[in-house]
Amino acid sequence: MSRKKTPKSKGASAPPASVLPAANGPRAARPGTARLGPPGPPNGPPPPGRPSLGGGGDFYDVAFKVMLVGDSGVGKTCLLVRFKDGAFLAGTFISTVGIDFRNKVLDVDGMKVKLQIWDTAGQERFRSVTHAYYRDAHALLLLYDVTNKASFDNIQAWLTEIQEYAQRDVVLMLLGNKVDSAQERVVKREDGEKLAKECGLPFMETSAKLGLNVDLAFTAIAKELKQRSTKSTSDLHFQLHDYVQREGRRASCCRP
Ligand SMILES: Nc1nc2c(ncn2[C@@H]2O[C@H](COP(=O)(O)OP(=O)(O)OP(=O)(O)O)[C@@H](O)[C@H]2O)c(=O)[nH]1
Ligand SMILES: [Mg+2]
Repeated sequence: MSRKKTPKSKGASAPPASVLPAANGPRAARPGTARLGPPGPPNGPPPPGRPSLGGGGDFYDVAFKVMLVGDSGVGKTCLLVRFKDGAFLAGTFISTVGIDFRNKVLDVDGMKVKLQIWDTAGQERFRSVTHAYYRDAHALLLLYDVTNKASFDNIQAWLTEIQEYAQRDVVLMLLGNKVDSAQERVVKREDGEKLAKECGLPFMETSAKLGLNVDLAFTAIAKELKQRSTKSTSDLHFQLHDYVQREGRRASCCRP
């Protein structure tokens, strides 16, 4: 976590144009054209171990790093773009190369919480790049694709990796994405809930395409991190579970 207040400047919260995708533009302009590990270019993500959450001129009270992880194609980049820009990247799937990031400042109960969200490549060949960034993450969103059983089966392997590389107290949430694809669904909601319960994780189903539960997932993380930074009670994890269960929406189109 870091704390900082810098003067608000118009449009300053947006990353440089060179790393911004056109909201509905061609897929070639999407984020994820990342650097193959540290050190990155001046506008790219800072190398691990040298956080630069103060960059960009955002106005905020407290800042955290959130990482998106999961198999290639589960929808990490789309989830981030939906959250950041409110758009869906339809069309040809362009896999993220290495790692990329976006910032977004949320108002959490009157406090400006800046999330620096790292979008990792799910492909195996970039795994060593991703490993280097785990240790700086305050929270991880672990995704699988409800239309892809293998991505669900691989969650255990991702958890092992997280255990090995992430901080012990990292905030972790499991997300089953693409629930809009009801016809193609192969992982039932109950299966996701069961796995999450076994692992003690908060769980939600999402759709980057429809925007279902996307803001909620990031808001829940921001609330948890903010609470942890301002309080020292031990039952905060339970509160995150409660919040997610209470607020999570089920789309009528998306029932298994
Ligand atoms: N139907 C549907 N398709 C989605 C959703 N989210 C992502 N997709 C599609 O799934 C494909 C992969 O999405 P990405 O966000 O690029 O996947 P990723 O997890 O970032 O993949 P890597 O960068 O390779 O790790 C794209 O074709 C998206 O359009 C969703 O919520 N619903
Ligand atoms: Mg991606």
